[in-house]
Amino acid sequence: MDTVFIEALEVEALIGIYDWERRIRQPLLFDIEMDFDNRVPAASDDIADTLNYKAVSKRVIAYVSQSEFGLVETLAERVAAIILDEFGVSRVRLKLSKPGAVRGARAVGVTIERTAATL
Ligand SMILES: Nc1nc2c(c(=O)[nH]1)N=C([C@H](O)[C@@H](O)CO)CN2
Repeated sequence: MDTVFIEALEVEALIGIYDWERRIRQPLLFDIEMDFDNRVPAASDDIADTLNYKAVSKRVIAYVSQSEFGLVETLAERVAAIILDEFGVSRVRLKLSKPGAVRGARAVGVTIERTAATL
């Protein structure tokens, strides 16, 4: 299956379980890979036939910037659900990195893979 991807999308959010984290905003990085058949837009050369990575990026930025979760797991799950539900994606792989959260580590975080429910 082809994919459309978004690499290292940086968004600031209120996130974390500690008191000090509830008073600041921290940078988060999203790597997102979405299954999509790219042969259709390749044949038409029409943006309307694409899974538009700019539209997905703008939606993720809007959602994440106003979110206030404690865990990166919760935020990753909600963002994956938005991509599946609102953009008609059948499968999404998402890595959410929290840079600088742990001394000595470049980043920590989670990766998840979710598929759309089939009727
Ligand atoms: N699996 C997780 N572990 C931790 C999380 C998390 O969201 N998921 N969060 C924290 C703290 O908020 C940390 O990022 C602050 O340094 C600790 N462990």
